[in-house]
Amino acid sequence: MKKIAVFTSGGDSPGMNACIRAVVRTAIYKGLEVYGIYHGYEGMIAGDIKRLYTYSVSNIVQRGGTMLKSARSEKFRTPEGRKKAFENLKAHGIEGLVAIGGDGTFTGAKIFHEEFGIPMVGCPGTIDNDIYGTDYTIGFDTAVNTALDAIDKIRDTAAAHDRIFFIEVMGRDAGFIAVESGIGSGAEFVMVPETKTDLDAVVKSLKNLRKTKTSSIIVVAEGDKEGGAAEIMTKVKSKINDKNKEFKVTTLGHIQRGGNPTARDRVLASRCGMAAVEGLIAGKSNCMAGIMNQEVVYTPFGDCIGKTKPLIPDHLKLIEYLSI
Ligand SMILES: Nc1ncnc2c1ncn2[C@@H]1O[C@H](COP(=O)(O)OP(=O)(O)O)[C@@H](O)[C@H]1O
Ligand SMILES: O=P(O)(O)OC[C@H]1O[C@](O)(COP(=O)(O)O)[C@@H](O)[C@@H]1O
Ligand SMILES: [Mg+2]
Repeated sequence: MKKIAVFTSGGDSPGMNACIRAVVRTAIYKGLEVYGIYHGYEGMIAGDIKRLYTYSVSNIVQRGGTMLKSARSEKFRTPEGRKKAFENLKAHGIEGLVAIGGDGTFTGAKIFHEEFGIPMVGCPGTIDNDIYGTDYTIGFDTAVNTALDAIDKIRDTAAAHDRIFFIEVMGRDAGFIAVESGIGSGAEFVMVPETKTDLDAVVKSLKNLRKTKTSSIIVVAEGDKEGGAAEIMTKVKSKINDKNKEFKVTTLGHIQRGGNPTARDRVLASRCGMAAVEGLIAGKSNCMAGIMNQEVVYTPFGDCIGKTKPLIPDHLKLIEYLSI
C-alpha cells in the first residue's frame, strides 16, 4: 500500500482535527503518500481530493471542527454515487481509506468495502458516544464538558429564582451526554432514549422535593421517546398544575459540537488515527480502530453499527441516589 486517503463524515466532533493530523503524520512517517478527501462522501463523489503533507496539518491539534469539512451525503446512499466515488479514488491511485465518523459513516463504509473491496479502517468520531467497540468516541468528552459548563450557569439562575429547568442535550439515539452531564451537574433527573421515561414518577418526585430544595435541573437527551425538553416540560407542567412553580427550557444545541477538544479527546483522537494507519498497513480492513481498557482494539464495522453500547448501569443509579 503506497497511497491512502482520510476523510471526516457525519456530525463533526471536537478532536477530528487531531485525528486527521495523526493519520497524516503516521502515514508519512511510515513512507506512505496521504490524501485528504473534503466534505466526506460528498467530496469522494465530486473528486474533491488533495495531497496532504506534514505541514498541511500544522496548528490544528487544538481546534474543533474539521479542516477536511464534513457532510451528510444522500448521493452516497445510491449505487451510482458510490461507483463514482470509487472511480475517483482509482483515478488518484488511492489504495486504502481512513474514515473518521459515526455509525452512519461506518454503515456507508461497510457497504462501500463490500462493493469495491477497498481497504477501509474507521476512527470513532461523534459526540454521541454511540459506537460499540470503543469506550469513548472522539469528541464526547469535550461535548460533555461544554454541556456541563452551560448547565452550571443555568443552575445559578435556576437556584436564584427557585425554578425547574429542563435542559436538552444532544444524543439522537443515545443518552451518554445526558447521563454524564447529569451526574456532573447534580441533576435531579436525566431522561434518555435507552430507558423508559416515567413522567408520573417524575411529577411525584417533583411534588415531594425536600423543603430545602427549591430548584431542579432535569437533563433530557434530544432522542428521549417522550419528546424533546420543551415537549416534556409541557407535559410535566400540566400534570403538576401548580401556579407557584415556574418551568423553563433551554436547548444547548450545536455549542456541544464545537470548541477546542479536551486533553482526553486529543489523546484518544491521536491514538485512533495512528492505529487506523498501522491497521491498514498490517492488512486490516472493514473495521474500526477504537480504544478499550487503554488498548487499541479493531472491531468489524458490522459490530460497531450492529451492537448496542449500553449505558453504564451505575451511572443511572448515581443520578437517583445523589439527587435526594
Ligand atoms: N445505509 C447507508 N448507505 C450508504 N451510505 C450511508 C448509509 N448510512 C449512512 N451513510 C453515509 O454516511 C453519512 C454519515 O452518516 P450520519 O448518520 O449522518 O453521521 P454519523 O457517521 O456521524 O453517524 C451519511 O450522510 C451517508 O452519506
Ligand atoms: O448537525 P445536525 O445535522 O443537525 O445533526 C444533529 C445530530 O448530530 C449529532 O450532534 C451527532 O450525531 P452523528 O455523530 O450521528 O452525526 C447528534 O447528537 C444530533 O442529533
Ligand atoms: Mg451517528
